[in-house]
Amino acid sequence: MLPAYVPNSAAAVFGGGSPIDSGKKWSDERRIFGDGKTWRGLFGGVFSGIFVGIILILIGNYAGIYIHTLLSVVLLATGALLGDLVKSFFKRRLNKKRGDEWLIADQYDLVAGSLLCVFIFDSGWVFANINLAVFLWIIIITPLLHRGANIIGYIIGVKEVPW
Ligand SMILES: CC(C)=CCC/C(C)=C/CC/C(C)=C/CC/C(C)=C/COC[C@@H](COP(=O)(O)O)OC/C=C(\C)CC/C=C(\C)CC/C=C(\C)CCC=C(C)C
Ligand SMILES: Nc1ccn([C@@H]2O[C@H](COP(=O)(O)OP(=O)(O)OP(=O)(O)O)[C@@H](O)[C@H]2O)c(=O)n1
Ligand SMILES: [Mg+2]
Repeated sequence: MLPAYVPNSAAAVFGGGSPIDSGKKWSDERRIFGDGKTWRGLFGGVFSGIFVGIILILIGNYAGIYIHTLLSVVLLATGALLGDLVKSFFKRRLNKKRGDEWLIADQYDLVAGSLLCVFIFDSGWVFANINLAVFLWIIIITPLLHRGANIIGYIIGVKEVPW
């Protein structure tokens, strides 16, 4: 899951500048995504996830462990941040402000986005690598890692809130 975990963290590091929605509002007069979703965060995040994924492929080739392909890495990294973007869209519709906590959605947006994205475009990869046990592990450890990463992100100053 590293190619899906790294993009969100990297987006917090590289983010800033022009928002993806260009400041535009939805029909409810609230922002489409909000200022927390920027082009720099999106591209910086996706490229960081792909970069880490390529390192995983190289290590795997060396160790004889073949899990990721360039396609799986690209889909996981892109899907993670698209999931994050879709979540922010619904957060704004629910009148939650940028950075407000939305339990469950904040933790699982990247899991849903990344796994859905590989499932749609490379379902063979999902069937070969994600069995029930792996899936349950992802569900259990993701919120714990997510909170840990966010606390670290808050301490080093790249997140405004520790969630
Ligand atoms: C390439 C660059 C610039 C950054 C990558 C940094 C990096 C090494 C990331 C590690 C990725 C990882 C294993 C993350 C774990 C889990 C996870 C689900 C992360 C999702 O994103 C969290 C992110 C923002 O989330 P949000 O968009 O939903 O709000 O958090 C931002 C945090 C940072 C940018 C700080 C960087 C984080 C680390 C160096 C810490 C990595 C943390 C762990 C491995 C977990 C520690 C866990 C416990 C329980 C102590
Ligand atoms: N596509 C993205 C995703 C994240 N970020 C950066 O990473 C930070 C943390 O991301 P996240 O917690 O997902 O955003 P929030 O600010 O909490 O916004 P929202 O309420 O919409 O989730 C954002 O504030 C923003 O600086 C970004 O620039 N572009
Ligand atoms: Mg947030």
